Amino acid sequence: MVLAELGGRISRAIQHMSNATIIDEKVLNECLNEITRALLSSDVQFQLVRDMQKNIKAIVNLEDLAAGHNKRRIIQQAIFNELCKMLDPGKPAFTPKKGKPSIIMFVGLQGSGKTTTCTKYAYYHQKKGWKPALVCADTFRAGAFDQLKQNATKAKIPFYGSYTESDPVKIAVEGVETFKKENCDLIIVDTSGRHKQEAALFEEMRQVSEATKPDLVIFVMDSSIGQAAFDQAQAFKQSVPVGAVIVTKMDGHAKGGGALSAVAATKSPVIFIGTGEHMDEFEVFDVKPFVSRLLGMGDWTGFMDKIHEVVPVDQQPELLQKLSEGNFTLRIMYEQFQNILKMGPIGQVFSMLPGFSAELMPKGREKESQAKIKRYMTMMDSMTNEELDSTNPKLMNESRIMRIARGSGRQVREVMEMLEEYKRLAKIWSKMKGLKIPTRGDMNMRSRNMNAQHMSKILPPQMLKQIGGMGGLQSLMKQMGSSKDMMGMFGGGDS
Ligand SMILES: Nc1nc2c(ncn2[C@@H]2O[C@H](COP(=O)(O)OP(=O)(O)OP(=O)(O)O)[C@@H](O)[C@H]2O)c(=O)[nH]1
Repeated sequence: MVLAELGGRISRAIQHMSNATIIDEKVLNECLNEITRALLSSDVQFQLVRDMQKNIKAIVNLEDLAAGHNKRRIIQQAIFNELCKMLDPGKPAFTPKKGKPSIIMFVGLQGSGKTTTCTKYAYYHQKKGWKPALVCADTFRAGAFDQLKQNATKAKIPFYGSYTESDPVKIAVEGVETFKKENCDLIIVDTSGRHKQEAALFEEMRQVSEATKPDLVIFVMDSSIGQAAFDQAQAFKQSVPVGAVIVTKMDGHAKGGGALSAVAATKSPVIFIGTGEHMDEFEVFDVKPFVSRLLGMGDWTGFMDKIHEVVPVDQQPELLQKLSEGNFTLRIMYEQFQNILKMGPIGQVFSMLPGFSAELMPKGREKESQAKIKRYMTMMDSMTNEELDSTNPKLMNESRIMRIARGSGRQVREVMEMLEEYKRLAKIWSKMKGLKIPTRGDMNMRSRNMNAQHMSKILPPQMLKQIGGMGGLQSLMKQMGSSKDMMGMFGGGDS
């Protein structure tokens, strides 16, 4: 994901600045200019970037920096806050309530991924116990109804549409009425795609909206539209009351900065992002963890949620225990590979950890990555229990490597490559040693209000020391306002 590049550039700019012996206005400006360039080349709207730069300069107190303490943290925090501000319009989107019918209308440009996203949105809620239904009010694109029907059938979601009726308003109203009678609690209306210039289609969208009175209008935007995002999002907002944004194709080569512009243009939050063509490649969008990840600070909260979601329940405590001991063995890697192959999205899990990025499973190259994982697993099948459970890197000597290669019918070079991958992952996990893995209970506690005492129990000792012990932690938490941010901020532990 190109957003990761943006994050990398920002982190490097901050790192570069904090390496300077004296931080004066010139050094700070250089850092901010580099960040500005990074944001602009990621397609964030110029005005937004300029405002951000101005705000950071107003917030960051050069005298604090000159004192030399926590330079990196002060700047990183200011940038973190500004990026969050850009992505947070200040009011949450309408949240539908289970059991009570809500009408959600989807709008967006042609090919933005609207129809796919409607199904993903329905499927996501269905898995959580909702009763969603899909209405195809796109009579403009031939084949739109078939596409929706196909997606809906695959996901076992009821749908409504017509091959013969050409009035989208009529279909939308009939569909909504039908599903209300069937006690569906999430009635999703897919509308025709359009280009900005198409006044007639905009008018149609307005009429569908007036007739169905949606509780929420979601604007679906392709993340690759770049600088055009602001104007397009604004054009939609002027025609219908857009209340939320979903950004699609975040897995591709898009620069992604357009998402920030869309939020600014519609004054509505991004609620989900699409990360692939498949039904479950769809993630809830949460501003702070997202920005945390963007700045390479890791997203511990998201990581834990994902672990709970994708690792089988009976394996969770054991896995978490082993990870917190810093003992990342080949067997753990093997078990995680099994989970990847079974459930797919653990690549997302790893991408939430600092250092992991998407190296193991680059998006868009899943097939290749899956084949690689299967290859690694075949080689591991030729290993002994001692080898799989060992934490001694010296154990894997030449003769063992040759035996594994022979046994699995692979080349020595490939076994070495697999062991390198293992070493890379083990090295990252060794940094996490001592981290008290938060349990579900802790997570709930966190969302209420975790205090410094709880926090200090979760952090690895050396990280706590870096912050300045309990005193440092308390003042840091006060500065940051909320403990939820802390979880995201400390994921990285590299400050
Ligand atoms: N890689 C990737 N592809 C996506 C994503 N979302 C949608 N697509 C693909 O984008 C293409 C267009 O998606 P559609 O859902 O047909 O787009 P649409 O906006 O409904 O199109 P119209 O009905 O013409 O307006 C399809 O090939 C989808 O599979 C995503 O998050 N990632």
